[in-house]
Amino acid sequence: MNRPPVNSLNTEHLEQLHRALVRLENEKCRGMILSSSSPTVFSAGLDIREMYKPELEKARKFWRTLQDMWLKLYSTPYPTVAAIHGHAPAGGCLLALSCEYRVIVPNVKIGLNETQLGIVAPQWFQDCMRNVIGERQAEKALIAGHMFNTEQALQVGLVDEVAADKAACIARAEAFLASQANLPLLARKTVKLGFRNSTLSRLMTGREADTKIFIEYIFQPKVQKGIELYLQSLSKKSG
Ligand SMILES: CC/C=C\C/C=C\CCC/C=C/CC(=O)SCCNC(=O)CCNC(=O)[C@H](O)C(C)(C)COP(=O)(O)OP(=O)(O)OC[C@H]1O[C@@H](n2cnc3c(N)ncnc32)[C@H](O)[C@@H]1OP(=O)(O)O
Repeated sequence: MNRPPVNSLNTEHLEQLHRALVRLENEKCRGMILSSSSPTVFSAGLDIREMYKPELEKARKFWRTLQDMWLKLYSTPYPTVAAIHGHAPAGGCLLALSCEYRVIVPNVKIGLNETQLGIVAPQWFQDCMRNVIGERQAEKALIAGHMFNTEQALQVGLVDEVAADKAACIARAEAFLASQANLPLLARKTVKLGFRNSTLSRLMTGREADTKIFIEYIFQPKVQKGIELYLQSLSKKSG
């Protein structure tokens, strides 16, 4: 990902990610490392400006593009690793959770923090967390909007490994891909999809309902007010 300053996910960036995933699949890619050009941020999650006073059709397109990108990422036939050498809140955490393996560096915060922002992580975000860390830990983390530090993320199983820095992180991600290289492709892909199918189907069969929930939620005046205040707090911080 290379969308400075924080790889926030707007419609255009989501479309680029989606196109890249389609291309990799068409080219029979043998593995992907999802990484960031930023030295300190993996991805800041959804671009909050896409949810602030949007036009209805633009908001619908934004959400459908996010769904498209995620459905592709979660179901890739090739192995995927997230090299998390920077913070990964909310949608950034979703990207990492959607890969098959996660390597993280020290001093990083990662989690589905939506509750803390007064918004709600959609069901499929929650499913991804549950599938990685289990029901009990996911429920606790989601209710609190907990951001895990590196050590906590490793302990709870949100990530698989800690590496010292970006170079080591990429090297460990490559080692994971190498460990998968000799597995029969069809068997590997079939098992992966078997594990992920119910999560994928839940969104695929409820896409329109999920979009409706998003639209009805963000168009509420009190949610708009919350987003406005949050945007102000973010820009004051950097100002
Ligand atoms: C019943 C209802 C059910 C369902 C409801 C349905 C849907 C609701 C939608 C729910 C889904 C939400 C998923 C999300 O992903 S929401 C986004 C959450 N993301 C965050 O909270 C991250 C916020 N950012 C940060 O914490 C920090 O920026 C970060 C740690 C990533 C990096 O810190 P750093 O100090 O390096 O940078 P900053 O100075 O903070 O930021 C630099 C500039 O970037 C802007 N910025 C940061 N994050 C975002 C963002 N997510 N979107 C847009 N812009 C962002 C920030 O404002 C700075 O901008 P300038 O002031 O420099 O212009």
